[in-house]
Amino acid sequence: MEKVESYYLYGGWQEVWSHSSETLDCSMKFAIYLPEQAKEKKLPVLYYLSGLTCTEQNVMTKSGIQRYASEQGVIIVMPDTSPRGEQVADSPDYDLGQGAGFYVNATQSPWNKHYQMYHYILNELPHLIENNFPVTGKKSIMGHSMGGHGALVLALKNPEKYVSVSAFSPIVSPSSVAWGEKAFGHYLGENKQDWKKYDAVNLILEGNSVEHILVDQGLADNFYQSQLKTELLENACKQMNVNIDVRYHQNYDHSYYFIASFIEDHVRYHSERLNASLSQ
Ligand SMILES: N[C@@H](CCC(=O)N[C@@H](CSC=O)C(=O)NCC(=O)O)C(=O)O
Repeated sequence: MEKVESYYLYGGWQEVWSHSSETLDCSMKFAIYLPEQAKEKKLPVLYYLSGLTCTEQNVMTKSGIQRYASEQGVIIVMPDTSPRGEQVADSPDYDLGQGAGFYVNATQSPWNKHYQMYHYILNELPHLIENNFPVTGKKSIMGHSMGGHGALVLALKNPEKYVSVSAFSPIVSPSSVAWGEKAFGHYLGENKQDWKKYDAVNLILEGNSVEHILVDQGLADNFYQSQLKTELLENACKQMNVNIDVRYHQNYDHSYYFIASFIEDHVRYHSERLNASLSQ
């Protein structure tokens, strides 16, 4: 591992690290914010999964998350959104290939050689974090858009691994919207049965559950009706008695201005649950 960026803010360190990923078979970067409290003791971790076109830089530079991580004493880990490099399959489209890993394990050539983001986020990255930083082992997960989809799927499939889950503007049912149909078709093949294990709405309807879900959705979001379809998640949760709070916000769009406006609530939401779980 090599530290490639380092900044001091709110009494803690914002760092970017580069490492060789066995799962993705390429060099990867992740950002990590270590609040002041991490100098004294081990802290819980909140993973933030970003959306289409993002790297680890978007949330790190645009959301203001560090201020609230510092207040709450939570370490934030911000991974990249896909494998990277000249040797890694890519597409000129913004919604396929590098920057658009969709947090699945690809089964189809040429994508399956590197695009194993589900395993990377679930296994390899947490091991790396736990072996190199002062963390407790308790972790939660959140994300935005494609990253909201990733966070919901990872938590619903592994409720024992994540204390809590939340999302901004998530793609709740990638199997039934254009972004997901395109990506899943390439990464997972044409058999739609194989898509279902990466579809949050489907997972809930099949009986997967978590204690609670928090979602924020802007009503001026250009992707809301076509790609996000938040109500499908609300309806599935209602049908299956899964606790969810979906907060709709007038005038807010899909951008990091929206995320910056409500990121404090999400950090607090996770911090309360992570700290309660530490005393159990
Ligand atoms: N015009 C955008 C299209 C892509 C986009 O909106 N990306 C979002 C996530 S969308 C779902 O996963 C994003 O987070 N963009 C990065 C940012 O810093 O705003 C574009 O080309 O970026």
